[in-house]
Amino acid sequence: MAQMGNVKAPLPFPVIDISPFTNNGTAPHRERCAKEIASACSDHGFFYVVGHGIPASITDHVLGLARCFFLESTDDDKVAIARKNPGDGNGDGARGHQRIGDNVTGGRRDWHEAVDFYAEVPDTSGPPYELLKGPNLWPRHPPELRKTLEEYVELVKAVGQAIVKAMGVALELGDDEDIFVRNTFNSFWVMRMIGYPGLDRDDVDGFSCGEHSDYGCITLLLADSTKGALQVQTKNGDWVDANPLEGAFVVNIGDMMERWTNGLWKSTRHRVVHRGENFRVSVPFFFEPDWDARIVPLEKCVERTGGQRIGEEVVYGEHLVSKVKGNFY
Ligand SMILES: N=C(N)NCCCC[C@H](N)C(=O)O
Ligand SMILES: O=C(O)CCC(=O)C(=O)O
Ligand SMILES: [Fe+2]
Repeated sequence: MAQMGNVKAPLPFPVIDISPFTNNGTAPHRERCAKEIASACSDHGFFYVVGHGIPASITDHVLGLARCFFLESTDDDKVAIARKNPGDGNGDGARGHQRIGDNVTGGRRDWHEAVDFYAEVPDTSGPPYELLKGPNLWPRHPPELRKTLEEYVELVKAVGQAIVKAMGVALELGDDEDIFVRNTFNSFWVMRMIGYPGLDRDDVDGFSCGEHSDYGCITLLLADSTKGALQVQTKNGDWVDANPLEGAFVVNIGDMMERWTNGLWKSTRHRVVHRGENFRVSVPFFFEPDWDARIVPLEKCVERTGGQRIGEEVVYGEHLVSKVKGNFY
């Protein structure tokens, strides 16, 4: 008889080895990988990525430093990098630290604290900066956090580039195969460090992060080993746990990829419900289009989805601003 202890819950999404695209693989390997991406994207909008080449020593260090920031910084350390309210004359509105309850999703407060970093846009006008301009606000504690995370951004960006390259191949776009690569050369990426204390036991309908879709191309989620926190909505409306897989990123599709593919690939809705005793840490990296990228449904995808366009052109920066404006209490 099978022992209960050996029974592993099956993973809800395919595990895809991206190394043919990060490491210049052979044509057959690239083709097989692209096929796997095509089915994962049309069936789920979520998949696990292995073979990305970022060593566990680095991802563990990133998570460890994020945890250390949340749990060991003083209040003053956090206030020093607090997100400034746009329009208060004090500058930058979206970067920096957000306390528990500052974030809102679907009109309700989320139960997490976070620090948001964005690609830096050269802006010589000085403070006050517009909502998404200005410099990042880096924690002073722990001291090596900034350097480690800046190095991590370069590595994870390269993985993002490899995945969107594979996505263009997966869609068999012909001349447009590099459309996603071309529109992410200057990716206006976002990286969040998120800290989740467990929800209160009696807060039965609370959310650590409410149901939403992500905004851009793809999200590469790095999370600690906590299970049962990230939940993903399936095509029939059920919610499944997207538990972490050691050494893998959980990757999902954002709104711009849905627009490009005319809904062939959906930006799948997900949420976080963390009821455990432990403090959960995650560091999603949002690999997004260029700030001024114009996203238009691709002709080939329109044909494959019945010929009807689901939407017109979107400028990514405008989509992002409209979302971010509604994200704070
Ligand atoms: N760039 C992204 N996806 N950031 C995380 C978004 C979390 C949900 C957000 N409060 C909302 O209501 O959309
Ligand atoms: O922490 C997680 O597992 C996911 C967070 C998330 O969905 C987001 O920040 O967009
Ligand atoms: Fe998300």
